[in-house]
Amino acid sequence: MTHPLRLGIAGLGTVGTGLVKLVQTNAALIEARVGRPIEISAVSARSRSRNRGVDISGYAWEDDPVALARRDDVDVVVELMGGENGPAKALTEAAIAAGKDVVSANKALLALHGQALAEAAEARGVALRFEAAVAGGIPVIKSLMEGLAGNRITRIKGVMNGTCNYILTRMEDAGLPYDTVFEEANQLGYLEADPTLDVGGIDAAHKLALLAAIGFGVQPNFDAIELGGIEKISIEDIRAAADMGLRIKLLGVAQMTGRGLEQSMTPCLVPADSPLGQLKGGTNMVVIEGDAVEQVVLRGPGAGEGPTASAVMGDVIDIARGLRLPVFGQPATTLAQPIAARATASKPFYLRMTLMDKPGALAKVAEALGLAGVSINRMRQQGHADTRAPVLVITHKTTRDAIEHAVALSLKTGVVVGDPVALAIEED
Ligand SMILES: NC(=O)C1=CN([C@@H]2O[C@H](COP(=O)(O)OP(=O)(O)OC[C@H]3O[C@@H](n4cnc5c(N)ncnc54)[C@H](O)[C@@H]3O)[C@@H](O)[C@H]2O)C=CC1
Ligand SMILES: N[C@@H](CC=O)C(=O)O
Ligand code: NA
Repeated sequence: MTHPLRLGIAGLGTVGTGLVKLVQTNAALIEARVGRPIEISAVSARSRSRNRGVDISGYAWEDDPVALARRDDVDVVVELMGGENGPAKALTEAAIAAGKDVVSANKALLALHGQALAEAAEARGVALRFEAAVAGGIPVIKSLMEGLAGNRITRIKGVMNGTCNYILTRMEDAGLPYDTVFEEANQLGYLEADPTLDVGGIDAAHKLALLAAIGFGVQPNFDAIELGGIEKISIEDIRAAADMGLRIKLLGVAQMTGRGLEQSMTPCLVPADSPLGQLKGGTNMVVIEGDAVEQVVLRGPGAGEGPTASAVMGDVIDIARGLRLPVFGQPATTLAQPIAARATASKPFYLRMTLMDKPGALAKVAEALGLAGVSINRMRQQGHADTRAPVLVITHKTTRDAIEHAVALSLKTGVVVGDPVALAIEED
């Protein structure tokens, strides 16, 4: 019999349990496709006795996940613990040093330490694969690294955090408050162990950094990404957007401009009838544009047990088949340093401010916008019952710098109450 590929799995939570189930359920068909069995030798997690709904009694147990890297009966270390440092990093480094291939779902680790890990893996001649880390079950990394490898990539954009998309669409559809919807997302297994990674846009920005590295041949650089979360988005914003035929999405954009690679992950307004506007629930969508292919739209589940395990398994199968690719699609030592270029593209903006309801307040804000060079397209003061007046402004095309200057000047007028919300409107 052909020798099996033996996995050591660290982390038996949502994704780890999904992987065990997939290995057990689809063993025969995977062996038929790959030409050799894929087996689990050893596992590690915080609790050995927790009921996970899968039988792990046939696998060796390690209390210390890093010990998986030292086991002779492990060919591929699968890191499904999460965390940008700690045992996830120690295990990945130990596995590479021990000459073992690594499959990871850990976008935080890869976005922050991916360059060093890639250089180490390539120097040691081992694989470091991470399809599950970006847009869960969507084979987006495989598409970029293989199917689209002949293109000069011009833009990558998309919705890459299922939790945020779930929260935003469910708030709109059910008219439910943020907290209720947040808890639903938790029950569905979408949330990171630290949910601020999700709602703060950080998780999605980790993913964008990885896609940008592959698409644009740069070192992954999370710090170069202009970042914004959905925490300040209220049901009023969602309703106001809907009134204008728009929807709010946490949207990532990476594009090459004359000033270099610009990357942003911020809540934006998109046309409600566009593919991105139509995206519901925990689903992700990545739009890739290249000079030859023009545009490819990938849509699918970005999180959850089965979809994420599917992506992990795809990487494991590539390793079993002997496919060897540079970690980010070209040798890590040849990746360029990305410049932290602030997005300069001109776009219309949506601005919501709450003003003190007194004579001249609206005029003061209009003047502040004018002083910042921001031209108003539409302005509407909403009906209100108390001394605060919500005001919505749609601007003509302008830059984020100008909008931030306008907001700062507005705050100085003394008539603005609370935090204004400024969202770019992405028209194409
Ligand atoms: N849940 C999802 O849908 C997705 C998760 N991911 C990523 O996959 C990885 C795993 O995520 P989940 O399965 O959701 O996490 P989880 O929290 O459900 O499970 C984590 C597992 O790792 C173990 N673990 C954590 N820290 C440990 C430590 N210090 N020592 C030993 N064991 C430890 C836990 O006991 C648990 O079994 C993370 O990197 C996450 O970002 C990626 C895509 C989707
Ligand atoms: N928390 C993440 C899980 C997958 O990466 C998300 O909501 O998308
Ligand atoms: Na993926």
